[in-house]
Amino acid sequence: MTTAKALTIAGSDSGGGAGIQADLKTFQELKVYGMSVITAITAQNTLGVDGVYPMMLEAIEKQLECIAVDLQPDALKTGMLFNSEIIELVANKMEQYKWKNLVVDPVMIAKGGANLLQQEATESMKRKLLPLATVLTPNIPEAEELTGISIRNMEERKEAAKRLSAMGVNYVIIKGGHGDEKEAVDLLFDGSHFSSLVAERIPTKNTHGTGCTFSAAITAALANGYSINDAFQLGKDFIHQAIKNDLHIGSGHGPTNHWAYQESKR
Ligand SMILES: Nc1ncnc2c1ncn2[C@@H]1O[C@H](COP(=O)(O)OP(=O)(O)O)[C@@H](O)[C@H]1O
Ligand SMILES: Cc1ncc(COP(=O)(O)OP(=O)(O)O)c(N)n1
Repeated sequence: MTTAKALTIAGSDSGGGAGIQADLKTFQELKVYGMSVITAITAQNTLGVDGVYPMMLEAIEKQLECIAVDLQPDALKTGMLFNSEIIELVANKMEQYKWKNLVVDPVMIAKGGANLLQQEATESMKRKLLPLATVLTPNIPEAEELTGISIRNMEERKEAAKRLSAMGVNYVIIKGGHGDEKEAVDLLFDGSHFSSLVAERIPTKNTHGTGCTFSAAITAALANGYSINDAFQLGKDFIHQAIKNDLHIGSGHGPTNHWAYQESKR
């Protein structure tokens, strides 16, 4: 039996609900061997982000090299990349190593308002990273920032997806957590067709790390050889269970429950 391997290139969340920690928990739950390249340390809990400490480029490069010489990932994702130097380094290494199945979660601003990507870095993300992405998973504010469109309805969401696709992404998933519909609607565009997954919107404040967890589940599914449609469905089912069965940890926006999806199967 071969074991699928997935890599996350992202920031560390000391509170354990988002970033590298959410990604590795998700990979583990989906029976994928998880590896990490840490781009930044955040001092963070359910109340918010208290400090951001980007890693030296040399340290990021060394982590990437160590993975490349020994541990070829079957799929990988990016999360918090913080600045344009880190984005460019990661994109150059991706090209050098010819890694496939890249999921880009264009993390920009944490729920509490902290900047996880410097404003000037949006251009590098568009120019260097998006053309390498198999799947891009922006939330609505991120899709607005990347396209310059203001998204108030489904038509504008579709227009944003088309523009992101034109930047060289194979599959765009605009997540609906920030939408104003009664349901949480996630929209997939494959370059010619739209499809969407709809789930009950769960009334909870415990949604810290939803985007990281959703994109990590998609990455794990791709590492396991799933089609995009099946990976999208797994991501949606995984995050839905994780939000629905929240853990009530911390006194602010608590994390999701990464073991709920597997428990729902028993
Ligand atoms: N309250 C909720 N109920 C159900 N699903 C949700 C809820 N909030 C977010 N989701 C889902 O979680 C995933 C992440 O969405 P979103 O919150 O938009 O991302 P981000 O954390 O990047 O802002 C999507 O699949 C979205 O539909
Ligand atoms: C280290 C780190 N990375 C990413 C995020 C943002 O995660 P996300 O899933 O978008 O969750 P919220 O910020 O919306 O809770 C983060 N907070 N920290």
